[in-house]
Amino acid sequence: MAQLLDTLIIGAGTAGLAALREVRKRTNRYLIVNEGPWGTTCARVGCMPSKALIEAANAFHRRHTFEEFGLRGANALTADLPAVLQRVRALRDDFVAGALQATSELGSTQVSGRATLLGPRLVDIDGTAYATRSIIIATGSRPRVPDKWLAFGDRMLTTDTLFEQPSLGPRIAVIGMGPIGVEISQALARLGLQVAAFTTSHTLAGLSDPALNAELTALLKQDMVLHMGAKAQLREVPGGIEVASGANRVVVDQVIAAMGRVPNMEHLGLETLGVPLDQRGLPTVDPQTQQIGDLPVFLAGDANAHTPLLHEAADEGHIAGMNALATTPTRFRRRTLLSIVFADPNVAVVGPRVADMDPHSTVTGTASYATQGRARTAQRNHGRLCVYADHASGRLLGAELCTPDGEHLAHLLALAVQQQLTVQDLLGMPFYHPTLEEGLRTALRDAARQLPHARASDLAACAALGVPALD
Ligand SMILES: Cc1cc2nc3c(=O)[nH]c(=O)nc-3n(C[C@H](O)[C@H](O)[C@H](O)COP(=O)(O)OP(=O)(O)OC[C@H]3O[C@@H](n4cnc5c(N)ncnc54)[C@H](O)[C@@H]3O)c2cc1C
Ligand SMILES: NC(=O)c1ccc[n+]([C@@H]2O[C@H](COP(=O)([O-])OP(=O)(O)OC[C@H]3O[C@@H](n4cnc5c(N)ncnc54)[C@H](O)[C@@H]3O)[C@@H](O)[C@H]2O)c1
Repeated sequence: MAQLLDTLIIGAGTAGLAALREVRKRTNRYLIVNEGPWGTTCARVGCMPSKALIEAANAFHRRHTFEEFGLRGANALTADLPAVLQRVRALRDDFVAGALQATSELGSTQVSGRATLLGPRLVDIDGTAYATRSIIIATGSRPRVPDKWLAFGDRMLTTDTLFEQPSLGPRIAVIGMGPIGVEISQALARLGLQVAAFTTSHTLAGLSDPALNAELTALLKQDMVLHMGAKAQLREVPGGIEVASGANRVVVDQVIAAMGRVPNMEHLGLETLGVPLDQRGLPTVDPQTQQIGDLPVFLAGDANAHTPLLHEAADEGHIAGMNALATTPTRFRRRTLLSIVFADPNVAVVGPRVADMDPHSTVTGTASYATQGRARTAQRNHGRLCVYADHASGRLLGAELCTPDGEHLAHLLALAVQQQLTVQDLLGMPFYHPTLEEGLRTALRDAARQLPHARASDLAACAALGVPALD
């Protein structure tokens, strides 16, 4: 058995590397182990290649507005799919190289291999046992694909394999319309593929506001065939794979499974920790400390299935890295929830979902972007923004939106929610003209009209100067 370690990090993704940064500040008696390729899910097969694909798709899609702008010749443009995918891989390689720098000079403190827990202070890596004072588990997640669908071989794609394809289609089915399904199906449709999308859910991209869902559904149907509310079934037929969902049938060349992601937990030996595991095989993890019970074991990132987003994985890695080496774990207040889906228009949820708010004490302010001035000048006038405020205090509780440049509006709204600002506070801020932010002001004014004690004017009232002649 090797020397006693202070901590052993399992998984070199975003969460594991964030933990590593904290650990290296505190000790050199650590080990980081990773199974499979290094370079992080985000850079290799996640956030970055998907966004590179989306940018190409939306650049090409803009040609549909050219005639309206008075710009001629758009019909001559074509999408060279192999070249588009080649660019995605080239950019991806750059991002992966960046991620690899984090571990490039670690020497013997980094190993490749599969880690399995033998107990709360003992880890096996491919036959070698390591004793350690603490363990950080950051093993990430992988795409969920029903076992029997694997029989379709290389025609059954996930985001792990999609970006490696030399070309695609022409007929594609996307199963599942959460964030991944919505982003990928719209991008591929806009690049000229025939896309049919299926989802058991009645909501899209994580939205819970029914009005917004209806608008996003209608917008996505302009790009693709979309069937919602029934399970997709696959079978081999002459000429391709038939996807059936309720009464709907379509035959395609390839299927992309975007049906959610499963935490990488099997074979990890969590049962050796002696704590209860839920149906998914996951222990309870404290989101303020990332600790499992009172064990010296911490679980961070997608692996704990709390909030599988990049910035949350990074935060959880930092928390786990600090706490794994502390005598008493520090409890951290977590940031306001923020999720952005890079559809066009962007989709975002800020704070708790409206479906989880009390309808009796919540006021909704809304604004359509169909008529919004700046959006009209850009031929991007689609979507809607909803803000939710507490009726009694006027405090902004959250927002759901589907608007042009919604990624930026969502950050502004997250800032306001985290700072506990009221609708009136926000209306006291400057709104430049003409901007997409003016749509946010419209939604805030709509909310203000429904609040008790709303002022007649947006301008903040001046505090008294204490000079009778001037006050
Ligand atoms: C297509 C796609 C698009 C996305 N887009 C966005 C986005 O736009 N914005 C956003 O916020 N999030 C996005 N995400 C989510 C984001 O990528 C993840 O939340 C984040 O990458 C999770 O990081 P992680 O460190 O938990 O896991 P990972 O980066 O997956 O790292 C886990 C590592 O652990 C290794 N491992 C597993 N088991 C073992 C073991 N037993 N022993 C040793 N090593 C092991 C794995 O091989 C892997 O290298 C996207 C995800 C996908 C798939
Ligand atoms: N932009 C972003 O922030 C971003 C982008 C991509 C992924 N992510 C993260 O990755 C996670 C996983 O995303 P996801 O979209 O794969 O999962 P998801 O769980 O959000 O959505 C999966 C969808 O698949 C549907 N589904 C499941 N089985 C089905 C079947 N047999 N037939 C038809 N539909 C079926 C479900 O109804 C669900 O709507 C997200 O929770 C998110 O945190 C974030």
